[in-house]
Amino acid sequence: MTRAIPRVLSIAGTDPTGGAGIQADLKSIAANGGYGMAVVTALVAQNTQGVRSVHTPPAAFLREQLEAVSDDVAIDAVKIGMLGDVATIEVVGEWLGRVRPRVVVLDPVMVATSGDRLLVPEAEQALRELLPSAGLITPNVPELAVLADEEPARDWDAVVAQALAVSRGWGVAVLAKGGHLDGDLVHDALVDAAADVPVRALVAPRVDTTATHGTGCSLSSAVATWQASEDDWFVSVDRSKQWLTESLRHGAALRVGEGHGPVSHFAGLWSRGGVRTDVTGEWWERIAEVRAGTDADPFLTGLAAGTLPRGAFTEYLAQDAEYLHGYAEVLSAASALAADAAERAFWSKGAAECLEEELRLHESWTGGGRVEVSPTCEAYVTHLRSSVEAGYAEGVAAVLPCYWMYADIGLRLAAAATDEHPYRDWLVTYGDPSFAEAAAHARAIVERVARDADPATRERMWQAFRTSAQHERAFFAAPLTP
Ligand SMILES: Nc1ncnc2c1ncn2[C@@H]1O[C@H](COP(=O)(O)OP(=O)(O)O)[C@@H](O)[C@H]1O
Ligand SMILES: Cc1ncc(COP(=O)(O)OP(=O)(O)O)c(N)n1
Repeated sequence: MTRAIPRVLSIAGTDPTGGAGIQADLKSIAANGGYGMAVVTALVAQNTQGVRSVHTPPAAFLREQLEAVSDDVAIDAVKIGMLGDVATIEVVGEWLGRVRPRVVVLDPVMVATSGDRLLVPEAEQALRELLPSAGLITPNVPELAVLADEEPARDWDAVVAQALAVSRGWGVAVLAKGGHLDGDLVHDALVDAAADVPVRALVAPRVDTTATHGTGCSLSSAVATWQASEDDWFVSVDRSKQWLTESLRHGAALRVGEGHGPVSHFAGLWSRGGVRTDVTGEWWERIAEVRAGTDADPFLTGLAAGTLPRGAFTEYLAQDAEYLHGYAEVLSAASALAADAAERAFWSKGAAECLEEELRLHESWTGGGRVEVSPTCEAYVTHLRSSVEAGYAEGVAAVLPCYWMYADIGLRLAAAATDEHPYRDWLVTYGDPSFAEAAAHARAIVERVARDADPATRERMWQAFRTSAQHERAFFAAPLTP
């Protein structure tokens, strides 16, 4: 039986950088299996570094938005975030009283990570009075202190004590969150003074990251989504926490903003292949340092300038010819392993081209004689062989940097190929569009394989790719390395 997709409404403010507020809520709802809807309470000009200004739409327009949704859609759960001022709180409170959604999670947003206020101080009491309209509230340490009308707690026991007081005082379950405290573990607890077990702890490893913008928004939306189907706050919080911890781990990789970046809401889905992503593009970014180092290598800068000593160039070509023997062998092995006929043909054609066309060019420079294989060349070919012996996925990932880095470097070198350039023939060959096409084709195959692979295989593919990129760099550097 197909699980019904819960229809979850976020009532919150905006974050144009997508890490917090409604934008984060919609991602979180989707990542946790819900259909997200959104009513905007405030337009917030903010980014990962802070809040610049807040524009609050008229209360009547907020009411219209709420009614537009509830007049048409059966709402399975509601998450409430930034409410901003008293008028906003009153409209939402009145709507909740009328519509009575089955699941209501209220994140009592008051202050952003940056320290900027998102709730005017005179609205704090109105927000307290809204608490009983929710099934669960999710304050962080400073927000819990405001609700409890006390100073912010300094340790976890004090947090739980405040949560119990708020739960008892306002008749609502509280998810007390310990993100703002220190320690290798983060403590959260589901606190319900009216329950048989009033305090149920959840402990998770603290992720060492600054990408924590919008964690509260994301968590509360996830909990609302799970609660619509699970009908058990502890289970819903537990599932949401698993998801959030994984998303926190991958937030920094998004490289969004200079301040506190967002969590990566779909990281788990992407890594499990549930959603298409540019795997090889990400690998290419991750070897940026290796590529920059290769570009700056004296061998390549000298080659482009035409100042590279001829001895160094012929030494490079002699080793390249040896390398191409091994490379062709590995391409043939990849061809033999390919399940797809088109992929088989591609690798096989690549092997033949290596042996025929490129060796012919090298022969014109080196006289075609075989030389002793250098340790650098030997190490690279050994890596390629062991990669393809490990399997098709690892093998094709390992051969990709040769295609891709050469095509990339070749475009820049070709631009330097003036009529008088001493290495013109060589530069023109690697700037040939057919070489770029072959590189793009190889990349497309590896992308397909990576997307279909399980996470462990994909990780091994990345390792094979990265190691080959490092060998590429060493290969260029070798002729001028004493
Ligand atoms: N560095 C971290 N590692 C793991 N979990 C974290 C981290 N920071 C926050 N969390 C979790 O994110 C959720 C929200 O955290 P918190 O910072 O307390 O609230 P808010 O984001 O509302 O300020 C909580 O479940 C908390 O445990
Ligand atoms: C529009 C909007 N709503 C809420 C917040 C605060 O988000 P939160 O999840 O508490 O995360 P932090 O940014 O405080 O970690 C916001 N910034 N904007």
